[in-house]
Amino acid sequence: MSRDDPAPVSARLRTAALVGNPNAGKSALFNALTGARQKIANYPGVTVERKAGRLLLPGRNGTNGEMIELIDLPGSYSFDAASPDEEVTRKVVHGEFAGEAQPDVLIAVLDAANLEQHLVFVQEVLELGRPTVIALNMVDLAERDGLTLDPEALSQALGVPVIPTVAVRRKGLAELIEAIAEAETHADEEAHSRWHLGLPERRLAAKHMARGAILSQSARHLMENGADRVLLNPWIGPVILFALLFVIFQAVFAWATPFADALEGGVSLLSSGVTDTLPEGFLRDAITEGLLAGVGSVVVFLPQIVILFFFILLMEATGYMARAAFLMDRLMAGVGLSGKSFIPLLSSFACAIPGIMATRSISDPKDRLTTILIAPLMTCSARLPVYAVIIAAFIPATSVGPGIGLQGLVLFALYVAGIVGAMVVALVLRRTLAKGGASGFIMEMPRYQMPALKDIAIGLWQRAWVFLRRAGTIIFMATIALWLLLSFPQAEPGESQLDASFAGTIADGLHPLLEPIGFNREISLALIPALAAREVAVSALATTYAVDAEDEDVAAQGVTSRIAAQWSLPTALAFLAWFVFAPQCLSTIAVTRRETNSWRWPIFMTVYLFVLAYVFAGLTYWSAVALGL
Ligand SMILES: Nc1nc2c(ncn2[C@@H]2O[C@H](COP(=O)(O)OP(=O)(O)OP(=O)(O)O)[C@@H](O)[C@H]2O)c(=O)[nH]1
Ligand SMILES: [Mg+2]
Repeated sequence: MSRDDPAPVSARLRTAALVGNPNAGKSALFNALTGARQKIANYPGVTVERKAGRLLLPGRNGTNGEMIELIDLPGSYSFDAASPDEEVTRKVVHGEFAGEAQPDVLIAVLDAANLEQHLVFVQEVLELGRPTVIALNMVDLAERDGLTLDPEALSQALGVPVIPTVAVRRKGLAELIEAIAEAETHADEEAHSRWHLGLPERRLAAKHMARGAILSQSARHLMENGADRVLLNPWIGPVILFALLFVIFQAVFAWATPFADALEGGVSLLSSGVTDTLPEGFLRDAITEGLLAGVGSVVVFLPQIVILFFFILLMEATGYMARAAFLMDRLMAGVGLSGKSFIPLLSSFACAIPGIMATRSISDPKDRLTTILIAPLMTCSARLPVYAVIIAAFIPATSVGPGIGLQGLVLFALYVAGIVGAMVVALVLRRTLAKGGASGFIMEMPRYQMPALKDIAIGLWQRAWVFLRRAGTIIFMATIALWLLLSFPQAEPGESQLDASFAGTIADGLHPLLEPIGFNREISLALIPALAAREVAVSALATTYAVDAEDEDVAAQGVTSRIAAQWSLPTALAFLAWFVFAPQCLSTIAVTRRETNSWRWPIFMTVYLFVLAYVFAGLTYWSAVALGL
């Protein structure tokens, strides 16, 4: 029913209004009480104007009582707040809403699972000194969280009736209606005069009242609450997240070394085995230079990939990842994105392809487009071998502080560079091509959980398998193709094989374009097959050096020592900067085409990323040269 229905001639209907924080369940209660279909949803700000319906109060001795008008108001955190929907609430409750009398009864709705937070605004409501009833809603969620509340104690503390309810299960409704019917007889202006506090005092009072209302809480709830208080703290939370990521990148280098060394030893043992058993010729070279030197140089990074994913899976399984998303939401809003972009961007650390596909959950089209366009800036696992090989070649494995290795620090900085780049690009896009404001986002925190080792093991195995399959297919094929181009035509005696080959000719064509940013001929060449997959940059360099090596000894040195010996530090740094930005991945471009349904955006993405890569590699190179590195 709407409030436009003719009211009985006798008088206007008396009114009761539902007030409370956003998402407390006011509309759900309104619907349950009036049978109306008010829109409800699990995020704040759903109700943005007043809605009215009718409610029949019980009379004395079971007779039909009075019909009243029930008003559902927008959620609000304070009467001082300024947003237009909160303004509606403030005016209605104060009786300043044009053409409307002040409500006779206020029904303050509280979320029992977030009692402390909701008790702040309730104090403001009680200060009004109006007849008030409190619906302690969502007691089911509080119980799920291991919390048993004492409505009586709360009622004592607040001086008004407190009725436990579960709006969505229609529990406690009869009691609530009863209390509404009797509210005016309880009205006691004296009792409310003690509430005249500032916000800090209200917060403190809310904390005490919330504590006092807890009958029992499971040890688990106590622990989780404490953990959240620290981990989600706006100041401490980000510091912990940052420190955690820092430790992870340290571990990627520190823990992987023995395994990587063992793998590398295995590859070179295989290589010398093949050299000893097979006769000199095409097949032997294809295996040693293409397969073992090339693909092998990528496979040795398996331990680092496994360690990185071990931590990611651990953060997901324990429930920490959702908290990280919550912390990031603020940062995302700062650049005009919502926290909904966080999960797609997070998946992009594994690979941009599932990340871009995950943007389907973002309803706002411009939000989604921006997220797609910046996803390739998240450091995908394919970049890890590229970063790692350069870091191993140029950054000494020294420590710059207790437990802080320089190599891990550089790796961390590269990941941060990608994130910062993405945030800046998002900021620019949201002000130009994909204009729009940030939308709010509330997510349920999953419970903390002890990770199941088996799940983590399965997850790790899947990750390792994806990596090895790439090595066996796309990386293998791109490397062998490059090896063929490098091996033919055969060099005349005295001529370098690289100079003589088709590949050398191609490299000479591209090199002038890349020379200004410090790239040598080998890099220019490696960038082409690396479009198939970023790791191919490593295998391509390894194969190029292996083919070009004058003798077996040099060939056996491995790509890291060849890079260390032949590149300057500015070149190496420029190469790293290039890979932070460059869209060296055809599959990402293809999936962007599919998800945006046009060529416009994938072309835009490719161009802007190449431009950024070129500019930043150049800036890095020239600054490094200027600094005399
Ligand atoms: N489990 C549970 N869920 C509830 C209960 N009451 C409401 N909800 C759910 O909580 C969410 C928010 O409810 P709403 O009624 O939209 O909240 P509101 O207070 O009207 O929110 P705004 O209009 O944004 O101020 C919805 O998903 C409801 O289904 C309850 O007692 N128990
Ligand atoms: Mg509502």
